[in-house]
Amino acid sequence: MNPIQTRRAKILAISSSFALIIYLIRRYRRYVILKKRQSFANRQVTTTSNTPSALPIKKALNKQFFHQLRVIVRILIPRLRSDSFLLLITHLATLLTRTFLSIYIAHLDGAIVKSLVQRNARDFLRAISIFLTVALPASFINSAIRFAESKLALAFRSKLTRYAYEAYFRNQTYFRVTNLDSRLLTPDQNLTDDIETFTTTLTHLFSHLTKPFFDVAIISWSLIAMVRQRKNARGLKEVPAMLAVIISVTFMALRRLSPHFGKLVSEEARRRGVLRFAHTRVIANAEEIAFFDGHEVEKNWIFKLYDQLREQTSLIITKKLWFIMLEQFLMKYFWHACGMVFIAIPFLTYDGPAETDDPIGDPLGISTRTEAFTISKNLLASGADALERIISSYKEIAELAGHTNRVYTMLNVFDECSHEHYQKASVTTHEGHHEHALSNIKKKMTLNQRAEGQIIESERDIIADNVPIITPNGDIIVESLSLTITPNMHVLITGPNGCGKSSFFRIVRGLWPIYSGRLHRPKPSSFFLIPQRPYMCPGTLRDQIIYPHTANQAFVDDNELMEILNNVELQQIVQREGGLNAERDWKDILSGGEKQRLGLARIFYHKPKYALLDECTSAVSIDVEGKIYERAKALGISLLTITHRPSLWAYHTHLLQFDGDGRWTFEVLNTEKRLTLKGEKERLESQLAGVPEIQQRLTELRQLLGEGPEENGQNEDSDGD
Ligand SMILES: Nc1ncnc2c1ncn2[C@@H]1O[C@H](COP(=O)(O)OP(=O)(O)OP(=O)(O)O)[C@@H](O)[C@H]1O
Repeated sequence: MNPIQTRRAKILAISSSFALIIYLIRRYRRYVILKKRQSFANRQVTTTSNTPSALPIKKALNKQFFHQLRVIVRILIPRLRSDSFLLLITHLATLLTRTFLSIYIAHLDGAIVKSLVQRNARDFLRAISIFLTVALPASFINSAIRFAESKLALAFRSKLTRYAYEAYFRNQTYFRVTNLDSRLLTPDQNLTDDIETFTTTLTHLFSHLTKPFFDVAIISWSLIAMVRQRKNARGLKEVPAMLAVIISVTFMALRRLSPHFGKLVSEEARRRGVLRFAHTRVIANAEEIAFFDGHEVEKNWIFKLYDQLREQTSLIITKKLWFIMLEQFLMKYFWHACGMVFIAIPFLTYDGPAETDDPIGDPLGISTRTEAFTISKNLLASGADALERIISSYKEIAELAGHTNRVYTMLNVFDECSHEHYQKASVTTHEGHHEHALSNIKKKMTLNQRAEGQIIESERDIIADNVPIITPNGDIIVESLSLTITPNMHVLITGPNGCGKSSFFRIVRGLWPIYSGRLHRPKPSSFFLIPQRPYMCPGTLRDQIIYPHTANQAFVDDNELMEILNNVELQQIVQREGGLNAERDWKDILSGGEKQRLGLARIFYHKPKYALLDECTSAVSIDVEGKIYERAKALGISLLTITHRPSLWAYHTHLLQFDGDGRWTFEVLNTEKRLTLKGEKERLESQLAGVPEIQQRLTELRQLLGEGPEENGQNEDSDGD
C-alpha cells in the first residue's frame, strides 16, 4: 500500500469509529428517555389492559420479542424430524439454488453481451441456447420457492392452531377467558386471523431474509473473486469499507425514521377484531333488534367502529407513503449511483496492458471490459436488491413483533386461565369513568386475588362450608354460605333479581372460582344444568337429546329416545321434523317452549344426580311442567330449581332463599303453609292497591259537597247537635 492509500484507510477507520460512538451514545440516551416514559405511563395506567397494542414496539423488538418468538418457534418446530422442519430445509434448499442460478445467469448475460460486441454469431447462439436451457430449472425453482413457502406457512399454521385449540378447550378455558379474565377481548379473532397472519408473516419474512443473506454472501464472494483478477486497477480495495459505510448510514437513517409499524398493525388488528365482534352480536341478536327496529343503534355503532378501523388503516398507509419514498430514494437511486461509481473505479483507474484474448478482432479489449461491466452490474444490482430487502424487512420485523405479541399473549392467557390465574380489569367507560353502581352490592373484593377455597370431591352430597359467592368482577354477592344438600332433597331457590341464584349454580358446578371456604361436591358429571334458553348444538334431533354425547357415545336406542321425548311431551316433533336423524337449525325452527322441553329431555337421557334447573320451564305450560317434574323425581334425580312460579313449590322439599343484601336462609319447605301465606299476602296487596283510588274519590266528593278536608267529622257532629 502506498502512503496515500494508508492515510485514506486511517481516515476512514477513524471517521467510522467516531460515527459508531456517536450512534451508540444517542441510542443509549434514547433508551433512557424511553424507559422513563414507560415507567411514568405504567404509573398512570390503573386498569390491567394487557392488550398487545399497549406494548411499546421498541421493547417488543428487543428481548421480549425474541423470547416470545423462541417460545412460539418451539411449538412450530417441536422436533428435528417434524414435517415443518423438513419443509423448512426444502425451502432453504430452493432459496440457495436460486442464488447460484442468479449468479450463473449474470455470467451468462455477460457472455451474451461479449459475443455481441465481438460480432461472434456462434458464441451468441451457444450462450442463448444455454440461457434457455437454464431457464427451465430456474422457472421451476422460482415456483418451488413459493410452493415451499406456502406449504411451510400452512404447516406452521396447522401446528399453532392445533396447539391453541387444545389449550382453548382444556379446563373450560373457552369459558374462563371471556368470563373470568379480561385480557383477551376477541379470542375468536386471536384463534383465526391472528394465527394466520402471524404464520404467513413469519414464513414470508423467513424467505425474504434468508435469500438476501445468501445473495449478499455469495455475490460478495463472486465480486471479490472478480476484483482479485483485476490486479492492475487502483482504488478497489477501499470499496468494501465504502460499501459498509453506505449500508450502515442507510440502515441507521431508515431505522431512525421508521414509524412504529408493529404497534400500528397490532392496533389495526385489534380494531378489526372489535368490528367483527359487533357483527357477530348483530347476527346473534337479530330477532330482538328487528322486533325493536333497533338497527339504527347497531348501524351507528358499527359505523363508528369501522371509522376507527379506517382511521388506523389510513394512518398506516400515509406513514408508509413517506417511509417507502425514503426507502426508494436511498436504496434504489442513491445505491444505484454508488454502484455505478464502484463499477467505474477499475475501468477508470486501470493502467495495465490491453485486456484481450482476441488481439485481432478486439485489440483494445472492449468486449472483455463490456462483459466484466455487464457481470458486475448484474451482480451489484442483485446484491443491492438483496440488501434492500434485508433493510426494508425492518418494518416487516416490527410488524411481526406485533403479531408475535398477540399470539404469545393469547397462548399465555390460555395457559394462565387453565391454571386459574385470572386478570380482570374493572369495568370502565371509554372516558375511563368507573361504571359499577350496583346499589345492592355492599363489598368488592380486591381484583386478581388468588382463589384459595378448597373443592373436595364427595360421593353424593353437596356441602358448602363458609363458601362466598363472588362475581368475576370481584363483587361479593354472598359473604359466606354454609349448607348441605343430599340427593333425596329437592331444593327451590328464590330471591330478587341479581341476588345470586344462578351464581350459586356456577359455584356448585365449579365455573366460578371459590375464594375461601370448602365445597364438597360430587364429580362434575353428576350435575346437569338446563338454563332458560338451552343451547341447541349443530346436528340431528338425536344430537339435541343426547347432548353433549355424540351419536357414537349414545347408550340408548331409538325406542328409548322416543320414551324420553314422551316424558317431555315432545314426541310429535319427530314426525314433524322428519325423524330422529333430521338435521335442522334447531335454534331457529323450534318455539321457545319446545326448546325448553328438548333441553329438559336431556336430563331423562343423562339421569344426573342433580339437575340444576334455571327457570327452564318459564315457557312450558303448567300442566306439562308438573308432569315433567314428577317423572324426573321418579327417576331419583335431585332437583335444584330457580323459579318465580309458585306452581313449582309443590315439587320441592327445601327452600334456599337469598334476600339480595347478601343474606340467605335454607330451610324445609312447607308448601301448604307457604301457599296460605302467599294467598293472604296477595289479598292484602290487592286491598291496598285500591286504597289510593278510594282516597282520590273521597277528596272529589268532599269538593263537590263543599266540605274542607277536616270538616267531615266536625260537621256531622254539629248537624247532630
Ligand atoms: N359473568 C359475570 N361477570 C360479572 N358479574 C356477573 C356475571 N354474571 C353475573 N354477574 C353478577 O352477579 C350478580 C348475580 O347474578 P345472578 O345471575 O346470580 O343473578 P340471579 O339471582 O340469577 O338473577 P335473575 O333472577 O335475574 O336471573 C348480578 O349482579 C350480576 O350482575
